[in-house]
Amino acid sequence: MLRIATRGSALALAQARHVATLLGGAELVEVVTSGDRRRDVEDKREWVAEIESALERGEADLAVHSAKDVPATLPDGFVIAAVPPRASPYDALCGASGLDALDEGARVGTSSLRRAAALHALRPDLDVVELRGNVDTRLRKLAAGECDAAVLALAGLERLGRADAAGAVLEAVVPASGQGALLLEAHVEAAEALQAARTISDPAAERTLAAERSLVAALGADCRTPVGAHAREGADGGLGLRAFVGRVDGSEWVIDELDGFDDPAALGAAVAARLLAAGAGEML
Ligand SMILES: NCc1[nH]cc(CCC(=O)O)c1CC(=O)O
Repeated sequence: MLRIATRGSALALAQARHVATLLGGAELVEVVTSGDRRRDVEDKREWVAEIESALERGEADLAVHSAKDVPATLPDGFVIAAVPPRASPYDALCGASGLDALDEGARVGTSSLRRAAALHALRPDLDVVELRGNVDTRLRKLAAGECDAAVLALAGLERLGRADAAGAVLEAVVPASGQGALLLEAHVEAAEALQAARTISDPAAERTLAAERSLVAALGADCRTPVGAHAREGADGGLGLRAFVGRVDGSEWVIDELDGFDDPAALGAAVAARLLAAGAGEML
């Protein structure tokens, strides 16, 4: 039986169980990462490094990550083994039926710079307040009145059976690269795991994720930079990518989009070049 390395949060376990089901059964190996131990995670490596060590030591065969939490380049020796069919990439607004429904100066909770930049760009009057912790903690703080509304990933709410908490889907906010997608990682020599993972990979999810990750890599962005990237496969099979870079205070932003590409990496690089030409470099 394949062994899946996963973080121990409720969301990570739900995702790992989902993948185990897709694979027809797998054993879960829980790994505590430095991201789980710290309050202020500055580097996405903190979510994945200990999990990669477990793969390297042969304690697990596959890792299941939220694609959003995985750095744009994997360390030598590790590969993307699969990207299962993707859930919604969008952010949800909890605690209100839409941004228009929020009072002037309402306190909206998030600790994401991308979400703060987008909220300020759309509604300069909003008071964006720190809201940390896992999904349940953030919903609890919202219910306790620490903020009037909060922005969370719709996919995370759905995976925890809390989609009822979403008052609106924020389609105007460009999602984070990888949001709503799962990324299965393996050691390049784990032939059996790689072969099993292939069977549950979705070509459209692989291609959209590759385009988004290539944009983030080209911009040199990470989780401390306000960058959004959302790729879609058109009906004709062509790939499109929409991306956002903005200042956290909402004073400046650029948003751009290209369609009709065949090669995901070329699409990510092309959109990144346009953003940089429009001044994104100074905002990063
Ligand atoms: N940063 C934490 C994180 N990583 C992945 C998700 C949600 C699931 C997903 O985006 O696939 C979340 C929670 C959130 O952003 O609200």
